[in-house]
Amino acid sequence: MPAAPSESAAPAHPASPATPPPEAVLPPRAPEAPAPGTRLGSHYEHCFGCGPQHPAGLRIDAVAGTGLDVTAEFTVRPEHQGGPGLAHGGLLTTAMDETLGTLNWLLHVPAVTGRLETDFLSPVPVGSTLHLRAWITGAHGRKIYSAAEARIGGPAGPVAVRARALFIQVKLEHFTKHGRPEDIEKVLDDPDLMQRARTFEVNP
Ligand SMILES: CCCCCCCCCCCCCCCC(=O)SCCNC(=O)CCNC(=O)[C@H](O)C(C)(C)COP(=O)(O)OP(=O)(O)OC[C@H]1O[C@@H](n2cnc3c(N)ncnc32)[C@H](O)[C@@H]1OP(=O)(O)O
Repeated sequence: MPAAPSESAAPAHPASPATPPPEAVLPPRAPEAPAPGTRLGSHYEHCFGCGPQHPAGLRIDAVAGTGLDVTAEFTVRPEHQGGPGLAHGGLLTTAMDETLGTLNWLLHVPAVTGRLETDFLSPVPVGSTLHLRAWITGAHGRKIYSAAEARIGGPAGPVAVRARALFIQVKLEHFTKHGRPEDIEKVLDDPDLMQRARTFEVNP
């Protein structure tokens, strides 16, 4: 039986699963992608990240960029505190996740977060407006690699939070199969929401 590899044989800094491997390529912007400058709105009104109906939600409303990128703004409110007067780190990760998730619109496929890595570079006080940007870094098969940053004080301000993500392309059945039935039924009964969901139905 071959010997198990020793600890020292492992690379010192193994590549992150959220970093595109050499075989990944930049996918094309889908022909159906919203035009640059378009507000992408909410994919679901009760979503914590983007839903206008969520009382404590982040209400992120990203704007499509000219390439495989989006921008958004998010102002930290008192209900988002972790330490006194400071944004909760998990909450900031959610803001990154939501912004990264809107990249789905540019590829015109539904995809969910498989892995999300966040670096917190500086504390974010309540009342701060974060200027978020997310972009696709590659794709391979169903795997979509992306990155994001949140700058404080303006779009050219210092980076407060950085993230890298691996999203996995799924079928719409991912949501209908796994979601709580009463919530799914409400979505299926709502023509506006269904129209929004159908925009994704081309792939995979
Ligand atoms: C009618 C209703 C309308 C609804 C309209 C909705 C519209 C659109 C809403 C969008 C909403 C966005 C909101 C914000 C983004 C979230 O927050 S999404 C919520 C958080 N994420 C989740 O809940 C995902 C939970 N995980 C899963 O469901 C499953 O693990 C996944 C991710 C679908 C993958 O499962 P799978 O399809 O069985 O695929 P699997 O073969 O395991 O993995 C595929 C590949 O990815 C790799 N992979 C998977 N996970 C990982 C990982 N964690 N690390 C490394 N590699 C991984 C695998 O190794 C595999 O690689 P290859 O073998 O192809 O090289």
